[in-house]
Amino acid sequence: MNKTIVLASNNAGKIKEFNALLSDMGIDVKPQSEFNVEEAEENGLSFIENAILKARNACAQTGLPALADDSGIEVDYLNGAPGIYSARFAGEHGNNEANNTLLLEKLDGVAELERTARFHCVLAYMRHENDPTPKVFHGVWEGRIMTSNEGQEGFGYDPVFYVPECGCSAASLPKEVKNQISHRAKALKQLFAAFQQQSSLL
Ligand SMILES: O=P(O)(O)OP(=O)(O)OP(=O)(O)OC[C@H]1O[C@@H](n2cnc3c(O)ncnc32)[C@H](O)[C@@H]1O
Ligand SMILES: [Mg+2]
Repeated sequence: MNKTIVLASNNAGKIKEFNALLSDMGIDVKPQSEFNVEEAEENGLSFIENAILKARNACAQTGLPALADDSGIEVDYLNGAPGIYSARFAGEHGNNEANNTLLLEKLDGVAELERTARFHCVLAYMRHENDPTPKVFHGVWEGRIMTSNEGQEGFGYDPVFYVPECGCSAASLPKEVKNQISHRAKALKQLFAAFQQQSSLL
């Protein structure tokens, strides 16, 4: 595959994970910052709508196919919050430390069994701005919210997300491990399978 795909994200943590995963698949992706793409307004009401808005915006501004990721964490005790508002849970967009502190505060004293949560990653791939059939893939990673921050790897909510299959926080996992089992890894595996089945997508 030698066609360039624009990665419609400005999140450095996501971009690193995409680069690791997609280069393994032989796909050449370039972040939208390389094309000076102006950020899309994320005013959808679901991960799916926001992912499509971001992909369409990047296609429109570059004339290239684009892949967008809209993701976040759903906490059962908070009736699904922060959900699609994960990046700005504590007010300021992308303030991971404040988001994690607020989440720990909101779950203060809540028993382990009630701390269940999951990461969602929705990927939208569009061949061009007017693509009538965006390809959408969804990966989920089940876990629960820790009682304090743990670990230095990853980004975002990783220090407060306990991964039962590993017995530690997502931020304690080596990146190669997170990139095998995460919500993003699961969605990307689906994308890759679709590319293999349908070469006209690229
Ligand atoms: O929209 P782009 O430019 O891609 O960047 P963003 O940070 O605004 O991304 P989202 O709108 O998709 O918001 C997702 C938020 O969910 C969190 N998140 C998503 N995936 C995560 C992961 O793998 N580990 C930890 N936190 C994650 C993180 O805080 C993100 O800021
Ligand atoms: Mg965003």
